[in-house]
Amino acid sequence: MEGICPIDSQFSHEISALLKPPPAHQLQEYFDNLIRTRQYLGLKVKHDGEFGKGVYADSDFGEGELVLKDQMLVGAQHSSNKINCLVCGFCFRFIGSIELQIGRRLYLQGLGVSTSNGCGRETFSHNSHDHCQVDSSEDEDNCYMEDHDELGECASSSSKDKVPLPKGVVESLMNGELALPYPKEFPLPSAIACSGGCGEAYYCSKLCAEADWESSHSLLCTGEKSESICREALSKFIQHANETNDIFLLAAKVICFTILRYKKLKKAHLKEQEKYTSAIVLKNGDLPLLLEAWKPISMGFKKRWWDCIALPDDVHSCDEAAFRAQIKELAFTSLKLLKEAIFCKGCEPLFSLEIYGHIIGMFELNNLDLVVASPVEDYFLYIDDLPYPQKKKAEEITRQFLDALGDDYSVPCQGTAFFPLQSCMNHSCYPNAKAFKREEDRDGQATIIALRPIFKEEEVTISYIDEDLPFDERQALLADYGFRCKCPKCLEEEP
Ligand SMILES: C[S@@+](CC[C@H](N)C(=O)[O-])C[C@H]1O[C@@H](n2cnc3c(N)ncnc32)[C@H](O)[C@@H]1O
Repeated sequence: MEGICPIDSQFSHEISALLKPPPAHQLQEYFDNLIRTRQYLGLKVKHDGEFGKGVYADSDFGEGELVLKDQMLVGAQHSSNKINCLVCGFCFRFIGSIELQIGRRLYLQGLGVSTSNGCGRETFSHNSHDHCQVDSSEDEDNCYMEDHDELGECASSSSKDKVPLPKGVVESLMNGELALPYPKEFPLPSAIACSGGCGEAYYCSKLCAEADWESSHSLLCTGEKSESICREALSKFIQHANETNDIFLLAAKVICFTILRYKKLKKAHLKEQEKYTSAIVLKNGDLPLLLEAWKPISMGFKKRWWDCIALPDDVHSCDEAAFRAQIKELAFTSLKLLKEAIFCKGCEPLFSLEIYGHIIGMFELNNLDLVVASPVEDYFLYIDDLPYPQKKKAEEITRQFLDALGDDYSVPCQGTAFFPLQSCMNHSCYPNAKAFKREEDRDGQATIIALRPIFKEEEVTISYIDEDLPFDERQALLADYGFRCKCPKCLEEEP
């Protein structure tokens, strides 16, 4: 298996430079700047801790107080979840209208598109490591916990018991001809189609559409305005990711993000050169520009995907080497398709298997589940809570849609995302903070809340696992993250 990607040997020097952990002063400067510009008040990143870098309180936080709302560097909705939820392709807010959300979901169900809620693990899933952003549910083991009891008598239908509706009714709901009662209680931003013409990405605003285009979508758009070098190859890459593991789509976003930043830097550099007759020639060719473009990614803790992925329960330890080789092969197939679609000469080292493996490994070790609660669930709960005559009247219209949706009525937006600051938070089995979506958190940002008072200079810790598990089970789960926990709780419980 060694040496399957020629770029790896050709660019070994550049790859080492890209994967070298940034020096402490650069790291400090980067995070100080991030915290300042994004106004992440009361926090700082320090690198002198026992476990590499960590996030520390720079002021006191009270119990239940918001510690951080972190904007993702890259994120993606799970492919299977796209059927259930129409969300902004950049900030992951629900868009359109309640009617469009329900109508579209039923329409796609009617076409026979799979409506798995994304909990099902795909082949070689990366999700085993994603930390959960739990919503108001009490059960932290289950990121997708849905509290059906709240809906009282409405929560009657299981997925199998869905009552299909005539196509005409579904279409009229989807195209706005049929209005549901009380839609004004749940206003959603209009869906703005991607200007590249792919018909796949939609946004909540022009701002989000432009930001996504500039960040990565200009290269990943399959529409006619795409800047991809081969749209056919791009479609094949996307299809392969959808069929195997949609984490490849997120890795592609990282590569596109870096290429687009590199191109911007290169343009600015050439402009500078034109201004001065004595042209500044960069040492090491374009590597300094590529390193600068890659900087936000260089800050993330990384290992190779096929080395750090947890062995699935159904793979015997004697098959471990074969399993890891298979993962590597799968990543290489994906990379070859991506290279055909978006290759950029100045960024050639990014198309090495070593870099691709480390990007996906970074997600494996750091990513947080992306969960945004559904306004469709809120809508049916609202109808269920109406006083008597209004409820009966509303249900004469809404009941058929709830029955047609079955259990899927409450499926939230689900995906995975890498957050620059949250990903610096170390683990503790006695954490003082947790990822927790409050009622008002309706987009894809990571929300970290204090579990108890956190004092200035204290490290902010979260739990990567269910911290209520017995000691041995916790250690086994944390071994998948490559460490043995030495938090105060573990030291006390260690036999
Ligand atoms: C999400 S990163 C956290 C930031 C990381 N410390 C860094 O330097 O980028 C997770 C990694 O940090 C280290 N880590 C986090 N919590 C730890 C703990 N309680 N004990 C030992 N190592 C820990 C492990 O190497 C783990 O794989």
